[in-house]
Amino acid sequence: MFVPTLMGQCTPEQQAYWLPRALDMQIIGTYAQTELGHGTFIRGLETTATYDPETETFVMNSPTLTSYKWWAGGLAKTVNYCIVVAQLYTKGVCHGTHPFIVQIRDEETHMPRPGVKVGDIGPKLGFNTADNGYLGFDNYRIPRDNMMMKNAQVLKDGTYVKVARHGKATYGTMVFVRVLLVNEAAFNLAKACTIAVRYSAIRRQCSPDSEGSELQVLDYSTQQHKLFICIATAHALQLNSTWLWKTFSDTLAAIKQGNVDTLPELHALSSCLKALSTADAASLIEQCRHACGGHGYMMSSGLPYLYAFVTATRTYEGDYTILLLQTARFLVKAYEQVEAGKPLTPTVSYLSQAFTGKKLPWDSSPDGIIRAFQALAAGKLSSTVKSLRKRLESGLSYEQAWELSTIQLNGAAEAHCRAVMSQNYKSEIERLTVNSSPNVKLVLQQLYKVYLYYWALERTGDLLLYTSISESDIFELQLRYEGLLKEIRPNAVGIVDAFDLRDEVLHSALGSYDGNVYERLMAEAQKSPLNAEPVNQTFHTYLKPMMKGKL
Ligand SMILES: CCCCCCCCCCCC(=O)SCCNC(=O)CCNC(=O)[C@H](O)C(C)(C)COP(=O)(O)OP(=O)(O)OC[C@H]1O[C@@H](n2cnc3c(N)ncnc32)[C@H](O)[C@@H]1OP(=O)(O)O
Ligand SMILES: Cc1cc2nc3c(=O)[nH]c(=O)nc-3n(C[C@H](O)[C@H](O)[C@H](O)COP(=O)(O)OP(=O)(O)OC[C@H]3O[C@@H](n4cnc5c(N)ncnc54)[C@H](O)[C@@H]3O)c2cc1C
Repeated sequence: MFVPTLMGQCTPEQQAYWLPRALDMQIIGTYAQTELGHGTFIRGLETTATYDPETETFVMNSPTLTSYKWWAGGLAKTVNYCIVVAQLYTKGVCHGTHPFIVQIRDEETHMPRPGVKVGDIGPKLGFNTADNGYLGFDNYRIPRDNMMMKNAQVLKDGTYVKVARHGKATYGTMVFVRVLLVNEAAFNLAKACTIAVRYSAIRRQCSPDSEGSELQVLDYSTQQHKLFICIATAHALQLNSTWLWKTFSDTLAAIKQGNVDTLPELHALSSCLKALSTADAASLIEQCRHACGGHGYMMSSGLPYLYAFVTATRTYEGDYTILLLQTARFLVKAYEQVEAGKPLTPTVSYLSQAFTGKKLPWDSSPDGIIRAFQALAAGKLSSTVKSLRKRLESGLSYEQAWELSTIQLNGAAEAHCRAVMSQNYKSEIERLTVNSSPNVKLVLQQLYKVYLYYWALERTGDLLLYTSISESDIFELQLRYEGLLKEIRPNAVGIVDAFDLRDEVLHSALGSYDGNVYERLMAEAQKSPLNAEPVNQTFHTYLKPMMKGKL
C-alpha cells in the first residue's frame, strides 16, 4: 500500500523523489491509517499534523492513547518510513484527513527517531509473518514537502489549497487494494479447493455394503456439495476480479481526463465485490477444511494457514458490513433515479425494469436464474426504501431512519452483488470460451450452473417472495443440482489440476500433486520437535513427580 499511495497521492515532483527510492527498496514503507480507536471511521482519526509556517514543518502528534496508529503491516520492526493519515491543521483550521510521508527510523541505525514511539501489536489469529505495529508521535516534525500534495496542498505561508476534483481522492489507495483483494480471494480459494478435492480423491472411508471396498470420499454427494461450489466460486471470483480491474482502469483513465462520473459506481462495485469475495472465500476455505476431516485441521494440510490469512481480508481494507453499506448508499440513489425516470449506470440498469410490482415469472435457465437474482435484489431494495420512507414519515431524521434500516440495506447490497457476480461469471465464461473445445465449454458451463443453482437454493425464501417459483420448481431444481454434481465428479480432479498450482505454492501434505498423502503426513509429523527424543524431559520434571504424588 506504500507504493500505490506514493503513486496516487504525490505530485510528479514528489513521485520523482520518493518512488525510485521505494521501488529500489532503499526505503521500506507502510500505510498507517488505522488507529487504536478508529479503523472504519476515517473522519474520526485523531492523529494530528499541524502546520508551523515559522519552520515550514508539520508537527505530528498523537494526542491520546486511542490516536496511536495500530495495525499497519511491517510497522513494528521492518519499515523506516510510513504514510501517516492525519487530521491536517493549518492557520487554526482543521481540513480533515490527509496523507503524509513520515520517516520513523534512522536509515543507517534503524533506531526510532526522537519523538517516535513504535512497536509490535502482538500475536494475531494469523498473518503472523507480518509485524503489524503501533506508532505514536510526540510533537514530531516533518518537512512541509512531506505532505502528499497531489490532491491538496499547504503553501509555505500555511494557506490550504484543494486540488482534487472529487472529495474522496485521498481514499484512492483503498479502492485499488479492494480491487486487488478480489483477485487474492480467488487465488487463495483455488489453493484450498485444489487441496481438498485432491485429498478427497485419495481418502477412502466407509463402504456402503459389507463386501465392497471403501469409497473415495469424493464420491459422496455431500462431499461434492461441499467442494464443487468452492471450485465454481474460485472461477467466479477470478472472472469478476478481471472484470473489476478493467472497470477500475477505465475509471482511473477517465479521472485522468478530468471525468469523475464513473467513480461512484466503481466505489460501490469495489466495495461490495471486495466484501462478498473475501467473505465467500473465507467461509469456503473453512468448508474445504471441514471436508478434509481431522487431517484438514493439521497445519501441514495448509488449510488452517489459508483460512487465517484470508479471513483477515473480510476485515481489513474495509470491514464487510461497512463496505456493503457504502454500496447500499449507491443503490438507494439508483432507486431514486428510477423513480425520476433518469438513466442508470450499467451495473444497476436492471433496476429500471425491476419495479413492475409483479413477481418475475420463474425460469430455471441460467439466464432466468440471473434475472431472478436481479429481481430479488430489486425487491429487497424496494422494500428497504419503503422502510426508510416509513421511518422518515414517522418524523425520524434521515440518519436515524438510515441506521434503523441498515440490516435491510446490507441485505439489498449483498443481493445486488450476487446478481452482478452471477451475470459477470456467466457472460465472461461465454466470452472466453467462444473458441474453446466443446468439452471445455461443457465443464465450465457445468460449473457456473453449480454456482447459480447453489445460490438459488440458498435463497429460496427470497425467490418465493420476488418470483413465481413454486414448491415443485424448487424440488426440480434440487434434483437438477444434485445430478449436476454427479456429472462434474469425473472431471473434478482435472478441474482443480487446471489451476496449475505447484506443490511449493500449496504447501500441503494433503494436496500435493503425487497424492502421497499418508507418507507426507508421517514425514511432516517427524518434524515435530516432540519427536526429537523418546522421553521428553517434562516426564521427569512434571509427570513422574505427579504420578508419585510428589507435586
Ligand atoms: C495482492 C493484494 C494483497 C493485499 C495485501 C494487503 C495487506 C493488508 C492491507 C490492509 C490495509 C488496511 O486495512 S488500510 C485501512 C483500510 N481502512 C478502511 O478501508 C476504512 C474503511 N472506511 C472507509 O473507507 C470510510 O470511512 C467510509 C467509506 C466507510 C466512510 O467514509 P466517509 O468519509 O465517512 O464518507 P461517507 O460519508 O460514508 O461518504 C461520503 C461520500 O464519499 C463517497 N466515498 C466514500 N469512500 C469512497 C471511495 N473510496 N471512493 C470514492 N467515493 C467514496 C461515498 O460514496 C459518499 O458519496 P455520496 O453518497 O455522498 O455521493
Ligand atoms: C491483518 C490486518 C492487517 C491490517 N493492516 C492494516 C494496514 O496495513 N494499515 C491500516 O491502516 N490498517 C490496517 N488494518 C486495520 C483495518 O483496516 C481495520 O481493522 C478495518 O478497517 C476495520 O476497522 P476497525 O478495526 O476499526 O473495526 P470497527 O469498525 O471497529 O468494527 C467493529 C464492528 O463495528 C461495526 N461497525 C463499525 N462502524 C459501523 C457503522 N457505522 N455501522 C454499522 N456497523 C459498524 C463493524 O461492522 C464491526 O462489526 C489491518 C487489519 C488487519 C486485521
